[in-house]
Amino acid sequence: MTDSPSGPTLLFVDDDIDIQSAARLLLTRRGFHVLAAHNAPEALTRITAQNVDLVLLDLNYAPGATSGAEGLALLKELLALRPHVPVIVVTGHSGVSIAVAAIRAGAADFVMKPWSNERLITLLQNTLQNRRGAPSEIHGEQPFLCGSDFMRRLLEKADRVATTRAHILISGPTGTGKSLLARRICAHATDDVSSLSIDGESCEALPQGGDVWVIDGIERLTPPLQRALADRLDSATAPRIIALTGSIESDPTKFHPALQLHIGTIHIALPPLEGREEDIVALARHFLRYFAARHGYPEPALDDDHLSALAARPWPQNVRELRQVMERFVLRDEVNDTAALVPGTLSPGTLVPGTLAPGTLEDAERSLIETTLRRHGFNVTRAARELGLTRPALYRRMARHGL
Ligand SMILES: Nc1ncnc2c1ncn2[C@@H]1O[C@H](COP(=O)(O)OP(=O)(O)OP(=O)(O)O)[C@@H](O)[C@H]1O
Repeated sequence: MTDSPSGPTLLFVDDDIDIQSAARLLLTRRGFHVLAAHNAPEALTRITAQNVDLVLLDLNYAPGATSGAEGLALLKELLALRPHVPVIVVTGHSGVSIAVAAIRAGAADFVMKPWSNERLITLLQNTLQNRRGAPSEIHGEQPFLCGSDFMRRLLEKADRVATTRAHILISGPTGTGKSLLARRICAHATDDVSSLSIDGESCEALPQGGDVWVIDGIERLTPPLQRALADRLDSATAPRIIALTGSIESDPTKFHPALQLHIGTIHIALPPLEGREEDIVALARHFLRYFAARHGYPEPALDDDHLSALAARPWPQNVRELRQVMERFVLRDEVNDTAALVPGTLSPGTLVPGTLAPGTLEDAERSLIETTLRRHGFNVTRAARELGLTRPALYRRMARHGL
């Protein structure tokens, strides 16, 4: 799948296997380390699992597609996830208007198919030299993935409102992706705005600055702070609020009525993972590829038995739990054992001997947090990012586990 890691790493996204092979041959000879993706989900997994310096992006992946719509949508996702990684789009001769749309959307440049090898190499080298800002980080933002029409519609709604100034309330049980969706909304907002993360539980006073406030656990703000926030939202200098809550449906009384009126205008309710078979399959495949690439392990095959086991079991911790199960599935020795995917065998320590302390899910969480913190030299921001948590959420868990 990968060539010897010599020069810069280039991710080439194209569904055409022959073009992939020809490009790999050319680019490897010229010192690039080439990663291949054949469609949008693969590209999103690759760019989040590995360090990528530059993306070469064909714009059509479905058989017969020529509109470039798939590629333009993927371009936006890639730029939201990794704003510092330049993307060069590849178009056919007829695709000048698509190339212009891609440049408008943030592509660094474009190249026409069939390309001249020398011109392509020069373009890649120049683009790498001129790239903006910091290079990509391996543990940067994750894509928000879905496999069902229901979740796709929900994501479309989120993307539509992302570009407005509307306050948004995101609710859902633990691990369903509330924080991830909030970060995606911030990344897709058009303006270059500053955002502040606020932990509802530990917040003692409302901050002064910040264009967007992401409030995790808004129901845990004290009643006086909720009232003060409602008043602030009536003022001319009101920030935009993206509020996350685990419990609005179960206990609406926790919200001050004035605050409810402000932040409840756009409500996105993330459902529990259990029973969402199409989402489970899409997420499982993504996490499998992601962890295989990240740990340098072969990607185990997911057969029908595995998929039925995943679809049938409960997911009390939702996507966070599926992510952990798939990481263990990648790391285990006997990759074909379906038992790894059923809840009875999730007891920590059994799947990856020696890496996790035996005991409850709590023990596993503590161990995971500790290992991640160590790996990042106790840098909480980076550890939180890797674990898919906000910093306040990680601090809360660290306190709970006495770390
Ligand atoms: N749709 C998704 N696609 C990809 N990854 C996801 C998705 N939803 C959740 N995840 C992953 O699952 C984990 C938990 O997500 P997140 O922290 O956003 O959940 P949450 O609802 O905010 O949880 P909590 O309420 O416990 O803070 C993270 O690793 C996140 O990247």
